[in-house]
Formats: sequence, structure tokens, C-alpha cells
Amino acid sequence: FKRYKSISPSIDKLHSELSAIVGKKNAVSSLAAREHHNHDESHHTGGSPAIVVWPNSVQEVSEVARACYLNSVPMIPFGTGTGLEGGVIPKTESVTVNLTNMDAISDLNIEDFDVRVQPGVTRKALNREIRNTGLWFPVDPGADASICGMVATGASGTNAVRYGTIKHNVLNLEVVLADGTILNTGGSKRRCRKSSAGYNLTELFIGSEGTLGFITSATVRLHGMPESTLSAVCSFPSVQDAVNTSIQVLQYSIPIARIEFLDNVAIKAVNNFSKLENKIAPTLFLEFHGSEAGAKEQVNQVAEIAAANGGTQFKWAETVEERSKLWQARHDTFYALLALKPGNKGYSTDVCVPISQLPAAIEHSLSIVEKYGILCGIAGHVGDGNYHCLLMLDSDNESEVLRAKMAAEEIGRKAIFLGGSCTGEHGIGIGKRELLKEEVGLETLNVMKGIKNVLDPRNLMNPFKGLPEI
Ligand SMILES: Cc1cc2c(cc1C)N(C[C@H](O)[C@H](O)[C@H](O)COP(=O)(O)OP(=O)(O)OC[C@H]1O[C@@H](n3cnc4c(N)ncnc43)[C@H](O)[C@@H]1O)c1[nH]c(=O)[nH]c(=O)c1N2
Ligand SMILES: CCCCC(=O)C(=O)O
Ligand SMILES: [Mn+2]
Repeated sequence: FKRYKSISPSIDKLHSELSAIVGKKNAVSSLAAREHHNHDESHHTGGSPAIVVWPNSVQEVSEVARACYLNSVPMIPFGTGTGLEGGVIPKTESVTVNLTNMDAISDLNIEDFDVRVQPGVTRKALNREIRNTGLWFPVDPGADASICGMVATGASGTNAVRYGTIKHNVLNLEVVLADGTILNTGGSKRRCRKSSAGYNLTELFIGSEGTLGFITSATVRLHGMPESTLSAVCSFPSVQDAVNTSIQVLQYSIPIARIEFLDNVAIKAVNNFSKLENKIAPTLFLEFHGSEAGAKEQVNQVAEIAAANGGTQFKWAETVEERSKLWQARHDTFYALLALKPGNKGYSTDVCVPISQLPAAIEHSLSIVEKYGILCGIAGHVGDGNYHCLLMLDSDNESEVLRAKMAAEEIGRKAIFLGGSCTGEHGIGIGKRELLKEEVGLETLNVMKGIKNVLDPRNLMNPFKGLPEI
């Protein structure tokens, strides 16, 4: 294989040092390894890492970090590469640290509803492992992402309206800082539901996108499996009617488990891709969890609200298979939309607004994509006020790339204007660094920069991501 030819001698020296730490076969600069680590699932592009390492323990991560730190070479943590903001893409000559070899699930406390996972554990792997305990881990970005990667991006998904986002489900983190220091954000072995002890360093690392350190294990909360689960689809005369239904469901404090919006384009795409037969109309995918009586009561209340907004009768997913087909289709919406224009890349926006502002935000988004002439499908976790416009673009078409970028920026800016965020769950990554500045303001940004400077004074942890340049 072709070995990477570095421009700086320090990389060759570092390669030998890293091989001595993780073993020769776990410190690689082959073209295949470099290309595997030069992209995520987004449209973003950049360079390839100079070296990829696969540490096997937290001590090895610490020694790898120490070696990179002493050689002043940037490091990029790599989970499962399903991110949508280019977070794992190198922007300078870097070492990518692939954490998937560390895949232990430990400290399962069934009575306390918690468990500890290393970065190689994905959400599906955890749920497989604990399936006979009556517990589950509900945070579900469509992809089978690593749970530590989900912590790093501040992820959520379709269940957040009922079970919270990853932020609400983390009790403690073990992290390795740029200089190799190992620490537990809540203190060693802490796994209590609440703590007022000191600054909340656990939340500091949630959504830090690899810019503050490596997350080498996460202690997360589990939930009891519901006794009864009912799923249904309901279509509406207009986007507003569907969105108003979800707002009213929340206003009545109905503890709905999932309430997901898909527009006409997205419904057409999932029908084709996942062989469903939904009416082409603004649609809600719904799920209810509870005791048998409790879930039915929720259904009756939501059916009444939907009908008052012109919704059709619920179409039920009757069997377990039908239910998982429905939610797999929702999770595959990104790929379903891309299949509408084969060869295109997807540029996903991710705004989150106060729920009362959803109708105005979505209406504005639709006018923006029309203005820029971009094909777009909308899928949203409307129960959280969070939705995605997936802008389809041909990456060889410069004008289209530019127009999509401008559209995404205007959509993000409008959300900020409405009291919302430019990213509800995907993160800032490469593309939203300027919007972050507009969202939090200069004073807050300066505090963030100060924190970055304390934890990573040489700016070696995933530079050019998250924060605008210092
Ligand atoms: C089809 C589809 C659908 C969705 C999504 C993706 C795809 C392909 N996502 C996005 C994605 O799954 C989500 O951002 C995951 O949290 C990324 O986890 P990975 O392990 O793949 O991180 P990945 O390897 O892509 O890294 C992402 C970022 O986190 C950092 N990182 C990763 N592991 C780390 C660690 N152990 N320590 C420190 N930093 C680390 C990286 O450096 C990078 O900056 C999503 N998301 C979502 O929130 N809701 C959703 O609905 C969806 N839906
Ligand atoms: C098209 C949306 C991008 C992925 C995502 O976050 C989701 O499906 O919810
Ligand atoms: Mn999403």
C-alpha cells in the first residue's frame, strides 16, 4: 500500500511513538485507513488524517494524546463517522483517534437504571445487550451511532420529546484531555441522578464535538420498557395543520413518545425508499407508550386534536414488524431523500425553535428554499421544535452549492431571530461556526473560548470545528 508522505518530519517521529503505544497494526497511515477517516455522512469535505490510531484502553488514549501534545500535532476523535457536520474531517495534518476498539459495556445497575459504555458501543449494541432486563436506552439518532459520539455531538432523535436528549441521559463521563490527563467529569464512580457539587463539567463535554477532549466512557441512564406501545400515521391538509396538532398535543401535556413531521417531499421519498403507501400529504408519525389503558387514553386525546385540525383517521402499525418498518423508514428519511436525486449530497439544516414559533419558522424555510431554487424535503422532531430541511445538491455544481449554503444560513439565522438555535442536535461542526457567534453573542463566545483555552491551550483537539477561530 501507499504510505503517507508527510510534509513534516515530526509526523514520522510521532508515527513511531504511536506504534510503540498502541502496537504497529493499530497505528496506520495506509491510503485505505486515511480515506475511511476523511468524511462523515454529510456533504462536507476536507483532508485525510496523516495517521489513524486505534487505542485499546483509556491509558493508551492518554499516552496517544500525550505524544500528540508533545509533538504539537492535532488530534481528532472518531466514533462511528455518522455525523452530519463534518466533525471528523481533518482540516490540517492530524492524527485521527478511532475509539471503536474500546467496546466494553460494564457496571450495569438494573435497580438504578444505569450503565457504563465505552466509545465502541453503539446505541443498538447496548439495547441488544440489555434486552432481557426490561430496560432500554431510548436516545435514537437514526444512524447506529456510538453513544460517546452522541454525547460529543449533543445528539437526540425521535424519542426525545418523551425521554429527553442525550443531555438528559448522561450521569458521568470519563475524559482524556489534550495533554493526556484522565478525569471523570462528575468524580470517579459517581452515578447519582442529581448533584449540585461544583461546576457541571459533564454538560460541558456534551456537545463539545471533540474540541475539549476524548470521551472514553459514558455512564448513561436507562428507562423501563413500556408495557404497551402503539404507533400510527396521520396525514393533514396542510403543514400548518400538522404542526398545530403537535403544538396542541404538547400544550395538553400528553406524554407522547414520538411525534415526527414529514412534508410532501419527504413522504414521497420514504414511500419509494421504504415501500410504504402513505398518502402524499403533510404527515405525522406518532408513537404512544404507557400501560395499556394509559396508551389508549393518549391515543384518544391525540386523535381528537388531530381531527380538529383536519387530520385523517390514524393508520395503525398493527404488528411489531409494521412498527419497526415505520420507524426504520423514518430513520432512513435522509437516504430516502437523497435517492430522489441520485449522486447528490445532502445538506441538512437542524434548527430548533420554541414550539410556538414552529409554524413561522417552517413557512420561512419553505420560502427560502423556493427563493434559492433548491430541492428540499423536511423531516422534523416537531415535539422538540426541531426540524431538518434536507437540501439536495450536486457538489460539482458550484452555483447550487453556494445557493444551498446561503439558504442554510438564512434558515439558521431566522431560527436564531425567533429565539431558537441553529442546531438542535447535529452540532456546529465545520459549517455553523459563524452562526454560533450570532446565536450566543460575543461575551458568551469569549467565555467559551476561555474554557477551550484552559482545557486545550495548544488548540490541538479537533481544531477548526465548533468555535470560530480564536
Ligand atoms: C441517516 C442519519 C440520521 C441521523 C444522523 C445521521 C445519519 C447518517 N444523525 C447524526 C449522527 O448520527 C449523530 O451526530 C451522532 O451522534 C454521531 O455519532 P458518531 O459516533 O457517528 O460520531 P462521529 O464519529 O461522526 O463524530 C462526530 C463528532 O463527535 C466527535 N466525537 C466522536 N466520538 C467522540 C468521543 N468518543 N470523544 C470525543 N469526541 C468524539 C468527533 O470528533 C466529531 O466532531 C442524527 N443525529 C441526531 O442527533 N439526531 C438525529 O435524528 C440524527 N439522524
Ligand atoms: C433529513 C434529516 C437528517 C437526519 C436527521 O437528523 C433525522 O432524520 O432526523
Ligand atoms: Mn434529526
